Amino acid sequence: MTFEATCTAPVNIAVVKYWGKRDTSLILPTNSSLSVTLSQDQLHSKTTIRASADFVSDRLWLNGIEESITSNKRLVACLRETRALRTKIEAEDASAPKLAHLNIHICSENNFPTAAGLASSASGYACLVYTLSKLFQLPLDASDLSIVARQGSGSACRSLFGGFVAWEMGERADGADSKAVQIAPETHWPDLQALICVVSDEKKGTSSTEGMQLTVKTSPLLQERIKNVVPQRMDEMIAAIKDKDFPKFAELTMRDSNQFHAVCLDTYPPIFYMNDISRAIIRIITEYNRDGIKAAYTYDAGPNAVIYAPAANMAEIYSLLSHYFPGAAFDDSLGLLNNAAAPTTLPTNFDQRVSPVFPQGSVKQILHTKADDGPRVLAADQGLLNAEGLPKRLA
Ligand SMILES: Nc1ncnc2c1ncn2[C@@H]1O[C@H](COP(=O)(O)OP(=O)(O)OP(=O)(O)O)[C@@H](O)[C@H]1O
Ligand SMILES: C[C@@](O)(CCOP(=O)(O)OP(=O)(O)O)CC(=O)O
Repeated sequence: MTFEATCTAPVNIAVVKYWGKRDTSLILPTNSSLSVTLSQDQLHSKTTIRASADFVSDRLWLNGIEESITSNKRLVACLRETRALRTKIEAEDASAPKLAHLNIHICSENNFPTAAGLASSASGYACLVYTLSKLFQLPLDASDLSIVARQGSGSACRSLFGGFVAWEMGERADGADSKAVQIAPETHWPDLQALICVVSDEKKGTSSTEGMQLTVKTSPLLQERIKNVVPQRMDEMIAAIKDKDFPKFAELTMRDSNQFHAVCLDTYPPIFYMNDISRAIIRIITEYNRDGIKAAYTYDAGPNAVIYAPAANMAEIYSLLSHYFPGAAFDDSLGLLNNAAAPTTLPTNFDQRVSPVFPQGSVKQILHTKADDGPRVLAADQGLLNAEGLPKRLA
């Protein structure tokens, strides 16, 4: 007996950041957070999971390389939770195929660099849990599944939905109320787009997991953020999204990114995620916004910038970036430039002195994308495993 499912899941980039856990094994956060789900047409994880009586053990291949499952506590937790739910279904319905006890092969690929601060753990664990839910035919909604995905990686819980997604921190010790909810679907604000500036695609120095716990232990500023900043900011951000108020959304996004990096600096010893290029992008966007907010930057646990802006501003922002950071590869799959060259003139009144022009290739790649939908189920012929249950493609 063989059962299989293949799905893709998106990344999400937070505009109110998650940073800090109150329970490190259940992955319960010290504050609520909010993100925008970005299109899987540009960035996604893709996962095939097959259950078969022929398999002698559970196995996992990530980007074509076999990895241990047993040494990955987070993956074990996601498997344990979903198998327990399947076992219950089989106990209650004698006609349900017996899948829960079968070994599984998991094959997953990210179409972008893994562990480089591009939220691969978010799309990766969201995809794992969503694919398991399809394989096991679990009657759970996306919020229920988010509780499982959260145990893989906190930010993964928000990738179970498209559009604008809050992770409600919850209060319970068992985490049953620490889940993602959709604030608005992707269709609510189709005008909101993003440019991802890949400053580095190397594995980062301090992982989010380690970094945030050092912040919890040592940063007094984090306590101020948790108690007096985020609760009100969540309300304001939800209102700005509902009203499609870009200047408000943008200001809150930039303030929250700034504060997240301030708590990293307040960590002892300090953690630096941004570099000179990241800071130059902040100065360029700040100057661009001098007479009214037209774009918002945000940075996660790495130097890469994500710039949110209305569609109409994107060509101008792209031309600014390509002026200061020449040589960045650009994938124009959304047709921003319609294959024409980027405009070479800078916006009128733009004070060019805000930043030097950086050497070729300082920004490696610029990706143009937009808010979009949640996980997708793919057809059987899109699977990543061959007839023997091994990856069709190895690294
Ligand atoms: N497709 C996937 N399937 C399963 N697990 C994955 C997948 N992609 C990534 N992961 C897990 O996530 C880890 C990378 O997470 P990490 O938090 O270090 O980087 P990141 O997600 O790129 O950065 P950040 O979360 O700070 O934006 C990988 O080592 C792997 O364990
Ligand atoms: C800066 C962030 O991207 C931190 C993401 O942290 P992770 O979700 O990667 O951490 P773990 O729960 O330990 O896996 C902000 C955010 O996405 O909200």
